Amino acid sequence: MARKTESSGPSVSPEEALEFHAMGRPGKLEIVATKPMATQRDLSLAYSPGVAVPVRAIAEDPSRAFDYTTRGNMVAVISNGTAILGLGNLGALASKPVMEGKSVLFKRFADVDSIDLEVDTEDADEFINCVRFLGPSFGGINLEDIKAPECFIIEQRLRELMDIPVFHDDQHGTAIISAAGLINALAVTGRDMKTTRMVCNGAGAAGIACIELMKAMGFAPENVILCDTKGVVYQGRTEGMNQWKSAHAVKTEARSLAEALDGADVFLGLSAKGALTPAMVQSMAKNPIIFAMANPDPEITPEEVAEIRTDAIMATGRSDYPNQVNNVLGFPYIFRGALDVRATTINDEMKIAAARALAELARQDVPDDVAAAYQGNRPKFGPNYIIPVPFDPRLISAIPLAVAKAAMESGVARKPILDLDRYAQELSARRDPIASTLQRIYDRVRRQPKRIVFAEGEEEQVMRAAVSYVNQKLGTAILLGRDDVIKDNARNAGIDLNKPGLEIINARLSRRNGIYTDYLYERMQRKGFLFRDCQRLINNDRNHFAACMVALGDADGIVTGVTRNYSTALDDVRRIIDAKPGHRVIGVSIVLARGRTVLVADTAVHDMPNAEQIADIAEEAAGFARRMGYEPRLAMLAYSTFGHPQGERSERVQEAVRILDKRRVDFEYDGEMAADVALNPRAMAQYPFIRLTGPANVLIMPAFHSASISTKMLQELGGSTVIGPLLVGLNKPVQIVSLNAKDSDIVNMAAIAAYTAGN
Ligand SMILES: NC(=O)C1=CN([C@@H]2O[C@H](COP(=O)(O)OP(=O)(O)OC[C@H]3O[C@@H](n4cnc5c(N)ncnc54)[C@H](OP(=O)(O)O)[C@@H]3O)[C@@H](O)[C@H]2O)C=CC1
Ligand SMILES: CC(=O)C(=O)O
Ligand SMILES: [Mg+2]
Repeated sequence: MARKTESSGPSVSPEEALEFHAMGRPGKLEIVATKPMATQRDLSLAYSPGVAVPVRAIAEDPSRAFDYTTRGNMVAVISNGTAILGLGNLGALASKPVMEGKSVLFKRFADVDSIDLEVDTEDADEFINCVRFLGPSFGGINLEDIKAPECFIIEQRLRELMDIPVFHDDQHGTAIISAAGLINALAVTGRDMKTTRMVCNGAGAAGIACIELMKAMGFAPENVILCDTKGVVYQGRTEGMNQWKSAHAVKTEARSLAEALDGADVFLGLSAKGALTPAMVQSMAKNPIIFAMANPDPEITPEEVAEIRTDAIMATGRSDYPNQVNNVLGFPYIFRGALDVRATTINDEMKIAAARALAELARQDVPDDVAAAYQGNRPKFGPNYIIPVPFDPRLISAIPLAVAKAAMESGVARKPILDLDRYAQELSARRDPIASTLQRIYDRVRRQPKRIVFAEGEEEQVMRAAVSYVNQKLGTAILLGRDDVIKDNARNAGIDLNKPGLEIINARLSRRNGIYTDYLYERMQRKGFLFRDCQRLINNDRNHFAACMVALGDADGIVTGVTRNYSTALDDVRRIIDAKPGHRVIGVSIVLARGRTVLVADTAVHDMPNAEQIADIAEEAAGFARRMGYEPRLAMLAYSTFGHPQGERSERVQEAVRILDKRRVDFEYDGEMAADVALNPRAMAQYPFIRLTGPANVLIMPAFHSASISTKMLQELGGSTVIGPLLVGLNKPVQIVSLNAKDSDIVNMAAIAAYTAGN
């Protein structure tokens, strides 16, 4: 049995976690209007008098609320904070970061809009009364981190009172995911559910729901032992009992978890950190299945298990180990499917369908574009891969589809879907491609870590970025700067630089200066530079020093730009680093707007390119798009479309298209065309001869000013996320950030530099 137990992802420091939550607008959510609110007319439509029309329509027919309001795509994540992860009862307010987190996961993974509501009461009746009247606002209610046994009463009562899905995620989400993982773990170890002996530690919301689902799937009740803080839940026990535990009490001599686990096949941990000891694991049956799902720290770590057993299948609730059994794999997709058919409830049929679809996904071959979500490793069904990872892009089509079908078949769908194939396509289109792209970049770099020079090492945001780079296991971060200044600045900012993998290099004191100076002089002596000019640049200018490090193999890539404007930084490094042979250096920006990703070029280098250069930019950008995982569809942009209106600038673009025709390039392109024709299928339909098979995903701009102006406007006014410009076509990886870059921007660029170092 394979035994990869090392942590497979990044761990984060407490400082990073706080900084992440505090940066920019505090918290993780904001509300964005979906309609224009600019003119008197907008106001009249959105508010009085126009708003009265949908009001009357909904009053007449409540189902119209799904047509005229957010209700159909809106879920409330509601908690009272009585069982926040495995941290215990820390109150409603303290639960807010988790609830905001669940809300953003709804959006990120399944495009479900969601809002967190923290209800400050531990009284079940008060809680029920607070939630029951919120029904008209939402398409579904996701209850979260409410402790047992109150959670059972609350959920059951709300399900009776409300006509929308009410789903306690810690119960059913967890049960569905662990059922999927367990179906596969049993298959891998050749076990039969009917004879498998299971011990579940934790008799709360998650534990009780899990064993109920397991028994419904085929586990024999007498083979399932439940434990809590008092030990085994046996028949006749009176201490710490309630009706939900009693329903699962068994006849047994075992009284402690250790006794219950002797010879057991499966451990389900839904309790607390450290509850499972190595000695207990030692006593389990051959090929034991250990799901240590307590968060944030599992009942036992994979490292501890690996020290004593080489035959265990190990899963945790965390994203930094293989086999993450966590309800994040369920709730976004389960609600997606339920909302899409306007289900009145989430019933057992829908839950079982979700569990089966999830289990099935892990058994399928992993196609190329999905392998990227697995740190570049193509996982194979087996001990280290019993369940897909949350970033698996297939989840968004497979799980909601299965849930929606089950809702229709079991008669709880108010709006059945007629064309399921089309629905599957619509689901895939909800994927956020850039997030997957960045994730893929990070995962690849983690497998092939790189040495990146952070040229402006004395700056606070650069130091933070370097620490984050190292913490995320992306490789070695080299901070260039004066040792004493870096350390002083770090101390003042409360940044701990004492980390393996983080180096400080002082250019002035480096023993490589002579070699770097010679190298620079060799390149610049016929371009007006004296030897002493080169010496000064190497000693005093960090971009020159950093570029020499990379050129001469002392580092793999550079990130710079926070202290110097873009073109100056680019000129600095271009003195030392050339274009790749046969390539042209260009800037590409990745624009993410409303779930759509578009690459824009050239956003950095060519001021007013001629036709030949525009064609080169197109080729370079298409190659980059492919390396990023997109099949390029290029629009050669202008202010005109196919000859109208005529003008010199458009003629250059037309000529560039003819040049690409002659070069017989192997990607889709067409133009010249205006941006709306490139991006809007209705505008594109006016030109039936167009050679693009769909809206463009790469926009080639006619000149630098239009590229730069449009991407910056999109970022500032359009609410788009813009990454870049990324430098493409250089012989060595260099990325230049903008003057106001945040530490997270700098780490992204460092990761991209490291990624391209391996490409
Ligand atoms: N991976 C995942 O997707 C999920 C993981 N979880 C994790 O499961 C755990 C429980 O959550 P939840 O059910 O919502 O919480 P609850 O408060 O409803 O239940 C907690 C249960 O754990 C028991 N327990 C606590 N500490 C121990 C211990 N040291 N030994 C034995 N039993 C113990 C309690 O015993 P008693 O009844 O005696 O008080 C109680 O039965 C948390 O760590 C949570 O993070 C939860 C949901 C999803
Ligand atoms: C994952 C989750 O919901 C929990 O640990 O509570
Ligand atoms: Mg939870």
